[in-house]
Amino acid sequence: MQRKIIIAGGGTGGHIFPAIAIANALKKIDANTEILFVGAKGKMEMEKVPQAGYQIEGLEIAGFNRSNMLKNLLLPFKILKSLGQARSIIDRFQPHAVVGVGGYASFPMLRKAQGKGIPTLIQEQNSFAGKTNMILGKKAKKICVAYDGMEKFFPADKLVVTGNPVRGNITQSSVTKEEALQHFGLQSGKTTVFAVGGSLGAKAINEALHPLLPAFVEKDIQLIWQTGKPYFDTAKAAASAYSSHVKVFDFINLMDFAYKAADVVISRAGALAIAELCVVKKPVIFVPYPFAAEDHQTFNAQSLVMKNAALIIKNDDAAAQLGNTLFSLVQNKALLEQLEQNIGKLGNSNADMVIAKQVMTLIG
Ligand SMILES: CC(=O)N[C@H]1[C@@H](OP(=O)(O)OP(=O)(O)OC[C@H]2O[C@@H](n3ccc(=O)[nH]c3=O)[C@H](O)[C@@H]2O)O[C@H](CO)[C@@H](O)[C@@H]1O
Repeated sequence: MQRKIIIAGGGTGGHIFPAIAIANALKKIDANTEILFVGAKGKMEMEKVPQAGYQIEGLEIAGFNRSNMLKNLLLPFKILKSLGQARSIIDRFQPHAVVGVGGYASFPMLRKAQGKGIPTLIQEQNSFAGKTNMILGKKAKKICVAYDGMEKFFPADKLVVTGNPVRGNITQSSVTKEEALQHFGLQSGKTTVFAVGGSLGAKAINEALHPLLPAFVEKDIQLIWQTGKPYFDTAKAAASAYSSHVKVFDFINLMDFAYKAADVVISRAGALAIAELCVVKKPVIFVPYPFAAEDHQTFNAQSLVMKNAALIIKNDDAAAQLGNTLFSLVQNKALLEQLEQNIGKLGNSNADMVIAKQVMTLIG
């Protein structure tokens, strides 16, 4: 039997890349499986999913806009329209199961699938569940989670603790450090820092790094600086005088190369960033995004800090503390080794396959 599966959701890399990891694992189990992604028009998934070799359809759905209330007037119509679109996608594609990874498109797709009696599975990346996932969880068959204690949000009998699915090109990367450095136009044998602000970039990390650029050159330390789109032009202009040591990108497609090149990482504490850093075993300074729901990034980062597996700087302290913390860490071999060893113990490389098997079980 050819299995047909819809994977719905997106909005940020933290939803899209686990979705792609699950799709790849489903294909590994049975190459004949047909997979259709459903995302939200205009969002990052509409570009990243086709790049990964999968088909995607976009729904006309948006989230609640907190900064422009007028934009919310159309929201009820958009939700209704997207529910209609979801119904016609299901009628046309006839999926055997629908997987929700969170983000705008998850809700209409899973809601409609559940209404039609099609089995659904939710993959919740965070230690705090979003509201839509909690609603959808009531009728989902399985809920795959990465943290303990999720019965606060979901029916306990549906929970499976699988960990977050990390993409195979990160778990099975074969690139060498030299190749990775060369790819970024950097030199071997020099300490290299990779700064990454989650899939959208991080203002606080960018603003803290900006005045430190001369220090990178003085100390002969190289920097791969992922800025996100909004800060890219500013960063590019600022780095032009330091281009021997500082390489600026709005988004990194080859994350395995960036991780491999790095001796130290500065990162937001999104759930997937953490799962990946544990797999690639890199010493990291987290600067959690403080406005994520229930401040879950701080909670995520703290769980590693408590195990001496990472350092943390608060968002508001980044400008004042990032330079000192970073430059003293790169000189402290003992601490680097301790962080590397401890974070490495937390890595989980096969969550993608475990989740894919759960999806296949739903279909039978
Ligand atoms: C601001 C916010 O609300 N962020 C949330 C969002 O974050 P965000 O999308 O930033 O999340 P994560 O750190 O979890 O994942 C980022 C993903 O994008 C990839 N990547 C990132 C940068 C880049 O240049 N290239 C690239 O490929 C990473 O390898 C990773 O796979 O979803 C996560 C998972 O639900 C949540 O934990 C975060 O709190």
